[in-house]
Amino acid sequence: MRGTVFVIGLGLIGGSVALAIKNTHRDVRIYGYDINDNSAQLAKALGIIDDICDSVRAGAEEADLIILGTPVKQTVQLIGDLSRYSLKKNVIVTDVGSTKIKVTESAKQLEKSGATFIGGHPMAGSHKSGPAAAKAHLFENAFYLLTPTQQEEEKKLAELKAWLRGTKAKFLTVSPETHDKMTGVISHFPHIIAAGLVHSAKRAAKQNDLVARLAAGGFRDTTRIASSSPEMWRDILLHNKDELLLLMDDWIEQMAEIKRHIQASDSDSIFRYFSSAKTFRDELPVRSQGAIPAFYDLYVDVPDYPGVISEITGYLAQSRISITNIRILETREELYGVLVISFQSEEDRKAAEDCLADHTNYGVYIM
Ligand SMILES: NC(=O)C1=CN([C@@H]2O[C@H](COP(=O)(O)OP(=O)(O)OC[C@H]3O[C@@H](n4cnc5c(N)ncnc54)[C@H](O)[C@@H]3O)[C@@H](O)[C@H]2O)C=CC1
Ligand SMILES: O=C(O)C(=O)Cc1ccc(O)cc1
Repeated sequence: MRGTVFVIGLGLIGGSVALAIKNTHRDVRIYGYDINDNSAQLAKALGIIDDICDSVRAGAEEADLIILGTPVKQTVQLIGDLSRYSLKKNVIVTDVGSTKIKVTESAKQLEKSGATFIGGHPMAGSHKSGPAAAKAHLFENAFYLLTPTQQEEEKKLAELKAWLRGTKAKFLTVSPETHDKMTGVISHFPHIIAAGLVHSAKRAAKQNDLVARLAAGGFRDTTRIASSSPEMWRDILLHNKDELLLLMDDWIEQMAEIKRHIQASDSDSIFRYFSSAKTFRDELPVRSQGAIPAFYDLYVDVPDYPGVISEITGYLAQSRISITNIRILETREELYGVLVISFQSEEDRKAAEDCLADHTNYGVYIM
């Protein structure tokens, strides 16, 4: 591809898309703008962008592709700004936001300027934010939803996919309505429930300080997404309000039903509640990335002596296996501890399992 790319909002997602574009289109210049000057400077220092633009207008009017990497509320405001500038006639404008109805509605303002807006949502990420967390391969094998709203955009859609080829994501085209409905149930709503579970534990912890210590293992993993950015999720919830209210009604009904079964000690119905959830969940694809990324965790039983972590990471480093996270489960405080090591992919986890089996006699297992 030829031309100039302008990324507005140089955080985790905007930065990762910029890196993926740079990897495939080496001659293209990528300019960036971020309201937080430190983030813009860091993005340049990390090679995410070639140069910083002083204003949105300066970058937007020169660009062939504009990527809005901002939180959804700001994305809507920025689209309003873009509609007042003299954009290039053939420019494609896209975003990375987690909601699509309100964003694509606001993008109608861009039509009169001749720009083509195609909404986008790379469905992978993490609870981290900022340019330092950006990675070129963040979206590999993840779904990347695109929401063109007009038939005649076919050529432009192909062009956008060509720009984004380096993400190695799987592109799917859906309507903004379908997008918000699907992501409502599999991504937005789980964030509400995860926060709700944490609130329950917080209340219980006030009564008994053992609760927080016991929550270190499975509970912490189950509620990982409750550590995501509160600002980002507030804005996502407000954008997808109607769908989320429906899902909440459904949830309340479901809770009332299981409550009735427990009250009646109806063991068959309680069994069926878990069993049908298990059947559906066990059939979900495990290898492809969904909206909430799979964990590739390896559990290692290790003796509790100083230096054990560096011993293990040393073996993995020798075998050139990258880890994304490492922590000790704090539920066992005797002679042995459990080290949980997270990897980027199933391949890395398998390689680590083999590597540790070769070098140590520690118990290694996958949950
Ligand atoms: N975090 C995640 O896992 C995922 C997030 N998304 C979506 O991606 C978007 C960005 O999220 P992240 O990259 O995670 O957030 P982030 O906080 O890492 O990055 C957002 C960046 O936008 C900048 N920004 C905010 N307002 C701005 C403005 N008016 N002008 C210029 N820059 C501005 C911030 O300073 C920040 O650097 C959001 O719309 C979110 O819904 C989509 C997929 C996954
Ligand atoms: O951290 C997680 O597990 C996520 O949920 C990542 C995520 C956040 C927002 C999205 O729109 C898509 C994926």
